[in-house]
This record gives sequence, C-alpha cells and structure tokens, in this order.
Amino acid sequence: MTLTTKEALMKNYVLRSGMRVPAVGFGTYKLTGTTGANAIASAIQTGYRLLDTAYNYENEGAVGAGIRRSGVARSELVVTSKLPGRYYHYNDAITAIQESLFRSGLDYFDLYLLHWPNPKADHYVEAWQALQAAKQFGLVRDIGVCNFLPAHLDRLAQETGELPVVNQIELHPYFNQAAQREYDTAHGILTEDWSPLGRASAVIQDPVLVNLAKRYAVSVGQLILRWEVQLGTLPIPKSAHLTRQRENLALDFTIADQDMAAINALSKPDGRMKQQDPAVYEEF
Ligand SMILES: NC(=O)C1=CN([C@@H]2O[C@H](COP(=O)(O)OP(=O)(O)OC[C@H]3O[C@@H](n4cnc5c(N)ncnc54)[C@H](OP(=O)(O)O)[C@@H]3O)[C@@H](O)[C@H]2O)C=CC1
Ligand SMILES: O=C(O)C(=O)[C@@H](O)[C@H](O)C(=O)CO
Repeated sequence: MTLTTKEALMKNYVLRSGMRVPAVGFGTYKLTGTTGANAIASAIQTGYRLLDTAYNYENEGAVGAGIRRSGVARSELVVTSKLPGRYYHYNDAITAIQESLFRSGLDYFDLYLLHWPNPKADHYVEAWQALQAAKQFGLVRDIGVCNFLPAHLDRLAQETGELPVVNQIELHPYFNQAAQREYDTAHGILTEDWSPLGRASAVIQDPVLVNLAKRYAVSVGQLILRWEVQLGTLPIPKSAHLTRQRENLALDFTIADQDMAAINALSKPDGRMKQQDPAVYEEF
C-alpha cells in the first residue's frame, strides 16, 4: 500500500456511522491565543482536515479563529473536542458542550469525546448518555471516547447499547497498544493516536528508528507517522511550525513488513510516557 501525500489527506476511514475522516489529523494541545490560531490556520491551509482540541486545552477559541482565518469551508473539516471529567453529570455535560461551541464560534462539532474514563469517580456512563443526547440535539455529529480500556467499553455497550466510533489513546513506538487496537478493530471502533510522536522526546532519537529513517530517506517523525497509518490508526501530530506540519503529511512511502515488525518490537509494557494508565489515572 503506497500512500501519496494527497492520498494521506484524502484516504478516508469511514466510521461506523458513515462519517468519513482523513488518515492523519492535527493535534492542537498548547496551541493557544493568536500564535495558536495562526498555527492552526496554517495547518488547515497545508491540508489537515481533522482538528483535535479539548475543553481543557483552553484553545477552542483559537481553533475557531484558525478555521475562520484559513478560508477553508467549515463543511470540509472534522472538528473534534472533548468533555472534561468534572462535567460528567448529565446536565453539566450538556452545558459544557454548549460552552465549547460558544468558545469556538462553531455551530456543531463533528466529533465529541469523553476525555478520560476516570473509573474511580465512575460517572462515564452518565457522561456517555449525555453525549448520546447531544448527538440527538444536533450539537455534535458523532461521539467517541479517549483512553478507554476494554472493560470501560464493554460497560458502555452493556448499559447504553452504543459503542463509540473513535477511541483516542496514547500510541507511539514505545507503546503500540496492540491489544487495545485489536479490541477496537473487532468492535468497529477507529483507534486515534495521541502523542503519536511521543511528544518528540526519547522516541524521536531511538537508534533503530534513526537508522530506518535514514534507509527510507525520511525523517524519524515521518517514519513513525507512516508506521501508525500502516497499523490502520489515525495519528494526530501537533506542530506549531509550517515545515513540520508539511513534513508530517508527506507520507508517500511504504514501510516493509520486516521494518514494521522492527518498529513494533520497540514497544514496552511500561512504555507510556507519563504512566497515565486509564485503569487508575484520573483527570478532571
Ligand atoms: N485524548 C488525550 O488524552 C490526549 C490527546 N492529545 C492530542 O494529541 C495531539 C498530539 O499529541 P502531543 O502530545 O501534542 O504530541 P506529539 O506526539 O504530536 O508531539 C508534538 C511535539 O513534537 C514536535 N514535532 C512535531 N512534528 C515533528 C517532527 N516531524 N519531528 C520532530 N518533532 C516534531 C512538536 O514541536 P513543534 O510544535 O515545535 O513542531 C511538539 O513538540 C495533542 O496535540 C492533542 O490534540 C494529547 C495528549 C492526550
Ligand atoms: O493533552 C491531553 O489531552 C491530556 O489529557 C493531558 O493530560 C496530557 O496527557 C498531559 O500531558 C497533561 O499534562
């Protein structure tokens, strides 16, 4: 499978609901204010069509401004935001989604996700029911989750009869999430990768990746993103800089099977960057 740059943008995953999303999206964590809005506008002009924000990033305003500055029609974009754990009671959730929309200046979100399961607090089923209602009300086109483990997803299915279309999870070469990907695929859930470049920390300097990248004549970032696309997942790299925004979409090469295996072999059971295991970690 060779994916040209254009195809990387246009190759759509089709969600269970029928919504089409691109193969690579754009993360916006830390892109705030005027510089953030300009970086987001530049990403859209470069070709990104899926944007990822969150109520907790305090940049839904910058995302809305970036969209308006880009000159690209709203209907061409898949805009995602996320509900923070402090608003998981039903009425709070609906109000927070409305507030997200006011902040962004948008009429609807394409995707709205529960940000963390927070299993000790144990309100994620009620929050999921609020997202189902928000979809009915037309505030959001489709709904998903982040950081959900199989047990959390099974519970949504049992108690609400509806699984998310997307599960956004930490995924990079040091933590390739083989078991969670398998569960997601078996249940018709698209896996999105957060921190797909490991926040440009140690993984970007890994000697195996550096050597492979040299062989393919690409950057380590491109090698990692291409590996994630070939896994059948949707990475959402963030970059404040035009050169790297372009670089992260230039994925028209194919990683051979044995090299995919070599990258997969880098994954470690404790490979999470900050030990945010959703079985115990909570964020509000
Ligand atoms: N659902 C969740 O719980 C979470 C969701 N997210 C989402 O995932 C998105 C992406 O993850 P994020 O944590 O931002 O980290 P990424 O893995 O996307 O890494 C971003 C960092 O990598 C640098 N970078 C970008 N491209 C390259 C490249 N080609 N080569 C080298 N360095 C590069 C950026 O620098 P520069 O900007 O200077 O180019 C930045 O410092 C977030 O922005 C957010 O939208 C993130 C964490 C948790
Ligand atoms: O960025 C996000 O979406 C988060 O959920 C954050 O928790 C992120 O993981 C982080 O790094 C907070 O320090």
